[in-house]
Amino acid sequence: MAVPVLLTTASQKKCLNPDARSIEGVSQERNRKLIHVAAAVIEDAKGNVFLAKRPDDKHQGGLWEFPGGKVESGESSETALARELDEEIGIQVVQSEPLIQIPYHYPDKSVFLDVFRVTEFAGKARGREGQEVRWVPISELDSYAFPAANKPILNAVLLPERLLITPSCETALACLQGIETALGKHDLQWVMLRQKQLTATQFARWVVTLQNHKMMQSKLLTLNCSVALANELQAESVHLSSERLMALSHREVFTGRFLGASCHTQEELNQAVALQCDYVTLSPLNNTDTHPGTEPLGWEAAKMMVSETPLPVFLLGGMKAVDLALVRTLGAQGMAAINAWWT
Ligand SMILES: Nc1nc2c([nH]c(=O)n2[C@@H]2O[C@H](COP(=O)(O)OP(=O)(O)OP(=O)(O)O)[C@@H](O)[C@H]2O)c(=O)[nH]1
Ligand SMILES: [Mg+2]
Repeated sequence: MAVPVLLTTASQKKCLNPDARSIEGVSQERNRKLIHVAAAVIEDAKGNVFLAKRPDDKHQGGLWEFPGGKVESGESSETALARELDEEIGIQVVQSEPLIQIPYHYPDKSVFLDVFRVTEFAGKARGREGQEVRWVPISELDSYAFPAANKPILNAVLLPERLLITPSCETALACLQGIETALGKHDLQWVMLRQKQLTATQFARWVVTLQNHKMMQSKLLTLNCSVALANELQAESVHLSSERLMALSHREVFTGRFLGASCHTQEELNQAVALQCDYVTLSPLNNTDTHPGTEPLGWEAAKMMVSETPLPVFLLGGMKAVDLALVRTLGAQGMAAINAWWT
């Protein structure tokens, strides 16, 4: 019989685990060994993702999942992934890359989800075990019910890998023109409006200008402001300074979809994990003109911090456009920058 690999929690990341904190027997759950699972976000050329429905009688039954299964003793995650995808949906992996790793304690089971993005495969994906399957456009993923542990996977899939942060601009028009140039030149999908010099009222006016602009209709706009103002502006996404992050009591106060935060230290990352933020930026990676005098984290320390964080991490600080590939090798989900794209 196949023996799944068990991992000790001590050597693994912080768990995203609100339920375990609020029920009895917490320490038991936290000490429980994690079942190592390899799962795949499989994408086709049209930007659809392949989902399967978990049978009702299985753990987390009736919910949608990314196909995969338990890593067996002596197997690497990649080998387990290839085996499970062949067994469950009849495809052979040609190309894959790590996406995100998530430890999670359910009341009855603890899992360590080792998630890969499968970008190339052979065969026609189908449900070989009688399970319901379907290709789903990425934009519709949010309407499917997944196991609770999957939230960071969804965020990692839904968030673009490059985030443009605006520098301080003289006028709303200059800002708009700068964004238009950067988006056109670099094909970016995600913009953070950060204008610390503005009052809340001025910032709100700039936001409305941006929200109404045609070029922003298909882009994700993140507002770097308070949660209260973001809610008032019905923002889809808000980004908190580290100070605001440390002062926030719970995630639910934000009514939009993506809550992100600036992190510079392990303590701030811990708070982002505890609050179940949807993503974080981690900075400064390198020396940067915009924050002179701030000691950079460097690639080694950043790598350690990323590996401890079960949330999508976007590295920031002195990044160049070409650094994206390097960012991936660190296990981060993407990069954020001003200068790399703003000209
Ligand atoms: N495959 C998969 N498992 C997930 C996801 N999210 C999640 O919490 N899990 C949990 O991870 C574990 C994976 O187990 P599995 O049932 O797929 O394992 P398996 O294919 O080896 O099945 P088997 O136990 O019937 O042999 C389950 O406890 C499941 O609830 C997901 O997106 N995909
Ligand atoms: Mg499975």
